[in-house]
Amino acid sequence: MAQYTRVSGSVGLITLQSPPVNALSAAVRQGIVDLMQRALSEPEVKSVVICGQNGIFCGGADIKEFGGQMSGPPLIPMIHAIEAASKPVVAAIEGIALGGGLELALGCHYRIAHSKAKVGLPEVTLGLLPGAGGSQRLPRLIGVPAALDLITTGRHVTAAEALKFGLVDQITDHNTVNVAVKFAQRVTDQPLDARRISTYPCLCPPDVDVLFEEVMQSVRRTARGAIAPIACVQAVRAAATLPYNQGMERERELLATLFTSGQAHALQYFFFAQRAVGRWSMPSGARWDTSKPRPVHKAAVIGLGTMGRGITVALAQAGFSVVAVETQEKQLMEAKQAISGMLERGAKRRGVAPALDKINYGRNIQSVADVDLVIEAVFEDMALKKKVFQQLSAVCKPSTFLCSNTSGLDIDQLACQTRNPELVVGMHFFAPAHVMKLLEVVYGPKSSPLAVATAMQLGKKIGKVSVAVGNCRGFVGNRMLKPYLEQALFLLEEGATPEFVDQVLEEFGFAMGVFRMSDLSGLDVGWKVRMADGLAMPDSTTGQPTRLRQGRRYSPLGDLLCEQRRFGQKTGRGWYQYDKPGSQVAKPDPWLHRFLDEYRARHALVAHRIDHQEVLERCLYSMINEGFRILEDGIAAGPEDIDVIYVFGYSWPRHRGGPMFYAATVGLNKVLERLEHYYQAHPDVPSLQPCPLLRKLVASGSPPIQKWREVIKKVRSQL
Ligand SMILES: CC/C=C\CC(=O)SCCNC(=O)CCNC(=O)[C@H](O)C(C)(C)COP(=O)(O)OP(=O)(O)OC[C@H]1O[C@@H](n2cnc3c(N)ncnc32)[C@H](O)[C@@H]1OP(=O)(O)O
Repeated sequence: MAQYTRVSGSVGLITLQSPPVNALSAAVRQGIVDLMQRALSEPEVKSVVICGQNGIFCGGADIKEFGGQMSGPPLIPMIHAIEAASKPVVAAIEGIALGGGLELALGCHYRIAHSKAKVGLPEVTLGLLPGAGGSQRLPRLIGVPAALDLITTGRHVTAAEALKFGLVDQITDHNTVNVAVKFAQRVTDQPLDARRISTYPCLCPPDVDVLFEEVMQSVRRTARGAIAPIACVQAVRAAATLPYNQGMERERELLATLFTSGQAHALQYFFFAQRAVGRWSMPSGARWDTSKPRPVHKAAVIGLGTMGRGITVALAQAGFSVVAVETQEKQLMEAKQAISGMLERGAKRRGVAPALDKINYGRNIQSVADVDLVIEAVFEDMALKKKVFQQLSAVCKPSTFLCSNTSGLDIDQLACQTRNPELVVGMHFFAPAHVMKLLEVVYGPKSSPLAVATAMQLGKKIGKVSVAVGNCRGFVGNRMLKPYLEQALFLLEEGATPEFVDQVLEEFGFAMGVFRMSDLSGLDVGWKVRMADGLAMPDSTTGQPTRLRQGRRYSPLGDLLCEQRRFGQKTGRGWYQYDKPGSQVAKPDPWLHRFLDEYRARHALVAHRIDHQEVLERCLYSMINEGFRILEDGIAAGPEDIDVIYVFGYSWPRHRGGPMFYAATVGLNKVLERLEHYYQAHPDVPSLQPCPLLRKLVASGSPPIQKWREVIKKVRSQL
């Protein structure tokens, strides 16, 4: 919908009205077409201003319409008609002009933006390209290199940056619509030919072929298999090398391919999944919209190792007062220096003052007495964490929320150490904690909706995508990682190499294969956990490493590497070799290949040829199977929660939507059939046994992922 008013006698004001972001739905497009005709036909009207209601210009095409039959006037002719208008049309940009919204503004003859507005062409993040003329007009307006940057990254730019690019004509701190109306009155008699961007030549640097070659190579490297960034480069190249009409034809062809692609569906699903996780619920029925958070003004972080430092930085940067506690003097000094460095570097990047004065350091836990919320980030050891929680419970105000940055320990056991277990939740950050977007907010059986709501809100305030999950070993992310890692080790035992397994996973789109990732995280971390669990030790009768634990297949390969002090990058040796400790360049290690050969010989294992399909199916389907168990157990409320966790926390390729969306794309019956096949071949690997929920979904005709929650509800109600 759109509204028409006449202002100052001679300006026709068209206001887009489609909350929450004035997306270009069929009704809005129809409104613009009708009201432009009206403005052009009224003789008193000399110029037109287009704006959006509630301080938002336009969030682009209505993404919800993409899945269905498109109706209403198409965008391209609508924008052409605006550009061809005989009266000046001015876009008054407040809030945002994104995607089709910016393309609409590019069709206008002038653009006035509020100083706080942001603009961009984020279509690439939805698996598309700016297909309403944006890929052809933007390079003509701001030049090829800047247009390539904006279109291939989809980044939002500030009004100030947009002005520098020449993307907007003026910025203002005042009422943008009023300024645009006055501007429109001033330009009433100006000729319009020079304002129609589609008529501009596309100014290219002299070495345009080299530029496109370099950009294409860099985009291919970072795209990890995504096709939209590549199509974006091709579309801009068309703008640089073809007349406008032919460029538009190329834009149309490229968009048609993207529009129906599985990647676009995955990315659009993921757009809504990110928003769905904010609407959290707990098995008790408590929900995001009925649970009010309590404001947090002052927070504390206990333990200033790698995680504690990152969490402190994230809190301080978001404006929280932080009490940062580290009991060891030497570590406190090191942490202070490291945190100050991180804050200074971050502030320099963002052009702001570093938030150094937000932090008070101390060695004494008593100094957290008056804070509203504590995040404990001491070493991952239950006995130590229990002690810290007992101390916190004695020291803090009774209303203080006590949170643990554990990556998988039982929240309930920690809650039991405190006076107010209902105020205890897990806040599982991912390293580096000031950079990684994901936060798992873990509720135990005693956690109150108030505590969950407060942790979720805190997560949002520090810029995290927060997902509420139930309490179990490893929560969602690390619980699903376990079968994935386990399969990777079994594949080595059966004949694969770390290089091959990693290559397959990286070709699938992971930023790093499982072995390179393990080398980066440090192999000793999991080893300590396995030792505490009584797994990483020789068989008590033979003294030999065992391949069977509690009746299940177990691979001691990782333990054997750790016994050799091969802890990964930090020791210069792990699944790969590195030039020196701390180096990041992984090289295949002949020692490891010999070690694997000897290991197989010792255990009478016959290496067989393992292909791409087997690596992918065994690693991914076992992980997905665990995802179904997590849904069945009610640890995650829906598949979106799992998918968001995997994309933001575990580098799952976003253009594949997340593991549960991927399973739906492959076909649930195929996933089930392959799991059955592998389980038959490996009956001592329970993680390959298909989960009953997966069977139920297949028996229900494999409904679309948006309908899984209904089946899950039924399955849970039968338990
Ligand atoms: C033919 C090709 C031509 C054009 C292609 C396009 O234009 S594609 C669309 C390009 N636009 C975008 O990618 C913008 C997407 N939206 C956003 O980035 C953010 O939503 C935005 C606008 C920056 C606002 O962020 P904020 O954090 O303030 O709110 P939130 O993200 O929670 O969104 C609020 C609700 O609005 C819904 N929504 C946002 N954008 C769109 C959209 N373009 N179409 C439909 N719906 C949109 C969003 O889903 C939220 O609703 P909810 O019910 O809460 O899920």
